[in-house]
Amino acid sequence: MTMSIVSAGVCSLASWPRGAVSISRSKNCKARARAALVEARPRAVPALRDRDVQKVKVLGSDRTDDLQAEARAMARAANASVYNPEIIAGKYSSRPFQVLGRTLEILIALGSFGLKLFLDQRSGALDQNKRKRAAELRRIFTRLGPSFVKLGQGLSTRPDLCPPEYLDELSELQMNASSYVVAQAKMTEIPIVIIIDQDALPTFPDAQAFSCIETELGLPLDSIFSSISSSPIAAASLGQVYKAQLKYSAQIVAVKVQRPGIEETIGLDFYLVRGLGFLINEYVDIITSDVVALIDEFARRVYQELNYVQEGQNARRFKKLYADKEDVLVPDIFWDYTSGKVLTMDWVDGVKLNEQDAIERQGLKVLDLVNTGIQCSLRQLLEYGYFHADPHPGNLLATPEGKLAFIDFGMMSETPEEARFAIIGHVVHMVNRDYEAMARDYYALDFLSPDVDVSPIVPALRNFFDDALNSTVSELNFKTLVDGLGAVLYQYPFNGEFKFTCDFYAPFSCMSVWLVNLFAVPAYYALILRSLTVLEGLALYADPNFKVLAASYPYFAKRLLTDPNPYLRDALIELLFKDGRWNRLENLLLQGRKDRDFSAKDALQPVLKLLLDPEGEELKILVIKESVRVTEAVVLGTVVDTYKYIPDFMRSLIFNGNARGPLVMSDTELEIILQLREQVFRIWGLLQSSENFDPALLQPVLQVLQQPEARSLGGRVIGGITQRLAARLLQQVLRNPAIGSASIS
Ligand SMILES: Nc1ncnc2c1ncn2[C@@H]1O[C@H](COP(=O)(O)OP(=O)(O)OP(=O)(O)O)[C@@H](O)[C@H]1O
Repeated sequence: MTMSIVSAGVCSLASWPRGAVSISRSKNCKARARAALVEARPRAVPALRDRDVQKVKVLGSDRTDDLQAEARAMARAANASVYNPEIIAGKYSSRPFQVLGRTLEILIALGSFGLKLFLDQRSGALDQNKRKRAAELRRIFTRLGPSFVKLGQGLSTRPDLCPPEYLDELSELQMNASSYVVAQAKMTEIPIVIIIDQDALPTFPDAQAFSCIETELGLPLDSIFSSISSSPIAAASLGQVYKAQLKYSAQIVAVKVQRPGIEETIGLDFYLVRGLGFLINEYVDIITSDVVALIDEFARRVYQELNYVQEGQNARRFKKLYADKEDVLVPDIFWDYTSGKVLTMDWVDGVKLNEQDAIERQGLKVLDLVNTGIQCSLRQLLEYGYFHADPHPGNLLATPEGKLAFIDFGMMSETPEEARFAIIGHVVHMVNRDYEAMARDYYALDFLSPDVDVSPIVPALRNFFDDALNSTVSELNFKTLVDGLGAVLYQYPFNGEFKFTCDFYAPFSCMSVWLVNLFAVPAYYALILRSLTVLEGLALYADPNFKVLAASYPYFAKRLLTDPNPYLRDALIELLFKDGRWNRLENLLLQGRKDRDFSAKDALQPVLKLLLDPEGEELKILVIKESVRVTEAVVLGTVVDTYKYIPDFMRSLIFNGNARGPLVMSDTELEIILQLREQVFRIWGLLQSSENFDPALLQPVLQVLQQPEARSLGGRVIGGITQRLAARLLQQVLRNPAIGSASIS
């Protein structure tokens, strides 16, 4: 049986790392990339057995079949490698020449880079050459192969560890992994245009890839696909991706095939780096944490990425949690064509999010897509805590229907529950400018162990945020905030002695800072920052005035107003009852309403419920005091209004000759009262105009106001009267919302 192998041009391909040849940018190559179909006969493998055909036909028909197919894929990946440093050490300790050869290769590459940094430092050109050196480091990582590309990709997600120039360059390692496909049309012919990049990651021979698919799946290629592109449409650090059409259903799929022998290369590199880690642990005193443990953690993650069934499962979990929104797309996995080294999934027709002109040409708005990305990221990071840890623009596609598609689920991360709430709390404390609380948050965020004194951080936070927060939080640039916070945290662990050490190692200071800080900031936090900075970067490209914090605030507001979690409920109480409360409530409501999942019915419920709880004693007092204050404002405001309509001659009669006004109070005091009244009316209006709003929501306030203790808390108007007035006003509102609304506004 023959199958069409669609040629994208046979440019010089080579396996990696040894003898690797990058595909060069040439007219010839581009021309050939547009080549037509080529008929090809795949390697002979045993014909499909009946059982297999059956298996393929039912694929995806229902959930049970899907689970069974997934189980079969897991069985195929049963012997996928797991990181085991002891086994690796055992293997390489008996191969001294191989170890020596690779050591020299790495030492020469990194040593010459270090030397250049040292010379830059001596000649005072360190800053001036930063960009150039960053590009060099990227090229060195690319040349050194997959483990170093992974390392570079990892570092590019750590704004807390790398200077911006290095972040920019190293993130190219992600873009290179995915920079080929530009267009495709009728699938039966799979026309592909390839753009080739000099710095792109090298590919490995297609014959090897196709043979890997057949061996891994135990099926001949032509029984799986009716056609497959003859060259990869993208080369990535660990594998390369083909576009194909499934034979049984004619669906278009992306097939990711792992680089042959990759475990071998990666294993040796980790063996060497781990050896270096031992030396650091032993001889470098300034680094007190366990570097070997850190390397092991990183290696474990990379090995996990080598198991494509795991990646498929990540995609499935991600889809279940987040693709419930119609503007988010996650490809389905074809479990019958997936194994540890082969991953088959829905082909996503789309344009990468950084190709903004192409997006606009499709009639889509980049900012809409970025906004979808921000909302989805917030849900990932702060709701379920399961997030895509590699959301670079190459992994985010805009589909022609305007959906935002996520691909590449190799690297996922989780935010622990406490940290999720702590992050929201941190934002509240920032809005409140409560620097002591912000500093204390670093315990909950797991930046610092509880025995560390945080008081030295407080002045640093104050210094930075008092300046930065001159504008409102929503106007702040997220990157400014992250950089500022990063700077504060950089300073913190350094005492005088430490600073000296860093200066001494100035050319390598980046490295020492990386290592020191690695232990201070949990990786998921840096990844969170990364994902939002990536989206902000994309948005700023489309609109220099875009503010990611402003776009995120509705989500925070919604969560604060509606989430029953005690931590968030307390954060809301703190936010509302710290000065400026009505402003804040109005703002929260205004913002929360912008979130598409906001329900007015749920707003304030957690706080109001607490009023009926014996634990809510403290809150009750605050609420009574506030109700009394508001009632006074309404009553006194009405008196002032009435006064305006009373003819002059009657005023002196009614108000005992007081021509200045009906109340004995200063103009400023009066203005504050009137402002409060206006604000409360506005808030009421906001609530009332929200869909699903039910005034019965305020019942707990009424109950509290009717309690006898409430009387003793009367305000300016004789003890107890305002409390009764407040209760009556509220009662009227609750009994008849329409009348209530009329009377209050
Ligand atoms: N489902 C898909 N539909 C269309 N294109 C895809 C799909 N999956 C992958 N690709 C293409 O292949 C490229 C590489 O895929 P992917 O990012 O999953 O590989 P990777 O090995 O995880 O890369 P990395 O080096 O970033 O780890 C993507 O950038 C994209 O261009």
